[in-house]
Amino acid sequence: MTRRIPPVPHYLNLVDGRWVDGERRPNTNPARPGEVVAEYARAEPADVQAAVDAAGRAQPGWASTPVGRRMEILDRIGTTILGRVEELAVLLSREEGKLLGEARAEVTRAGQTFRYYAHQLLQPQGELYPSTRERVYAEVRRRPLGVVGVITPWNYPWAIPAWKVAPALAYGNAVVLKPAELVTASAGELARIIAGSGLPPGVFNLVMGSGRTVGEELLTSARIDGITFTGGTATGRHVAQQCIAHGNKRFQLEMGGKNPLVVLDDADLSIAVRCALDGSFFSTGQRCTASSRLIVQAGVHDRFVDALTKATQALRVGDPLDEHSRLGPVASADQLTQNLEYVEIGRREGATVVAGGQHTADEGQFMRPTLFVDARNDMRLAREEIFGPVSCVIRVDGFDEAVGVANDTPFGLSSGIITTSLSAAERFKSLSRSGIVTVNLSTAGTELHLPFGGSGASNHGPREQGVYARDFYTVPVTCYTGW
Ligand SMILES: NC(=O)C1=CN([C@@H]2O[C@H](COP(=O)(O)OP(=O)(O)OC[C@H]3O[C@@H](n4cnc5c(N)ncnc54)[C@H](OP(=O)(O)O)[C@@H]3O)[C@@H](O)[C@H]2O)C=CC1
Ligand SMILES: O=C(O)CCC(=O)C(=O)O
Repeated sequence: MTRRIPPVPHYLNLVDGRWVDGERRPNTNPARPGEVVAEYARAEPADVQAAVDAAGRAQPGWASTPVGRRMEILDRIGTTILGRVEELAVLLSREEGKLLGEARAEVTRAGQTFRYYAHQLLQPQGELYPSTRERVYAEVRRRPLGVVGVITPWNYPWAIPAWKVAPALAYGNAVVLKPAELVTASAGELARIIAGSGLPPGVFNLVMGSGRTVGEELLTSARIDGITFTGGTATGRHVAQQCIAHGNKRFQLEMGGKNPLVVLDDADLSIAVRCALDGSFFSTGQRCTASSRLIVQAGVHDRFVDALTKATQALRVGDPLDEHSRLGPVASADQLTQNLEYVEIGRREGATVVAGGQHTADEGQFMRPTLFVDARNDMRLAREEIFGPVSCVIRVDGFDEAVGVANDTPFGLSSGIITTSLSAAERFKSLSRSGIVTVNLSTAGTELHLPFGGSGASNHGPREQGVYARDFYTVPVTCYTGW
């Protein structure tokens, strides 16, 4: 198949409404590492400070812009994204390696997220309370947090920036976005769309570059009021420390997961296999909601392992732009190395590989979906987030043991159960300690109007998405009025 390679676009930083150049760096295609997808300009620390200053100057005017105008702008951003889904999805797929179908769904979700928050602006924004005193009433209003630093990872280059930037703007904040360097073309396109939406200069700024330089500059800036972060747990902890040390900023952290999918003896086997396959391997396992621990009751264990092994081996790994592929490449060479190291760790710990376990012979960062059996929950394989297409089966005797194992993790983002028992499903929803619980569905695949977040090492701060997002991006103000 011959494929036309589009010309290489250049993406610049957006500071106070101006496009700012810098050291040019290439981003390559993980499916064809020799192919440059785009170039982007790295911001200097002075550019980051200029972006933060511009955001600080622009924010009060944006917060007092009539709601109708704010709605119009957010709606325009969403509509523009939705009108360009195919083109933006191809770019995302070439840049990050996401399957084209998954990329279309993600870009669509980003567009819908902007439109959702446009319409949230017509919802009630405060509460009225009676006072215990005579001729007094009380109300709780919300004012914007102020200037928000947004630090995002590479695995959802459209959805995650959208679900942070859209509510931040909707509720009257100004934003400085620092995307992961691996996905700066997607961020650059988002910035171009926002810049063309009629948003006043300085309200949205884009600064690209590494976490250690550009990200750190945001964390240490005293003029930022809050940081919203998604990424690894170690980085998240560092973000928290820096936010406290530099101005006691508000922070919101969405971090890793080691999500359990419980399969009970009474499960419908075809549903169990479909959910395990989706949760463990789709998006190349690069989801914080991925199911990386499959906790399976003894009576169904062998049949489940047999069926899942066959289904895993049948998954076609290949070019993410090929509609027949079921798994694209791993997003970065470092991530591929980490995945393969964990496969060796799992083997050394005594678990058995029944599918995959190695990268493919193809050019590019491709890895076969890897399934371990005979795993124990105290193995590193079962305790540490791998963030690749690697999953393991842990055998248990009954419901109580399954719940105990599911909850025995430092993380707590998502969990699922496959069962035909209503009673087991209801008990699992009450007993699971994660922030998202699914029944007869994959642990991944959340919806934009519902709260997203977890507990333990997975999360810190208020939930993201839906109306819950307002809790991070606004500050409650209690007003007492005498008359
Ligand atoms: N929960 C999730 O959704 C995600 C979890 N992960 C987990 O994290 C692991 C590592 O992936 P990685 O991409 O390195 O994730 P990181 O946590 O390192 O990166 C997330 C974001 O934080 C930035 N960053 C990194 N260091 C700093 C810093 N000192 N100050 C401010 N910002 C910083 C990164 O910038 P840049 O990358 O440009 O340097 C990126 O924009 C994965 O293997 C996976 O386990 C990763 C991505 C998403
Ligand atoms: O499962 C989802 O819908 C979102 C997953 C996600 O946000 C993540 O992996 O970072």
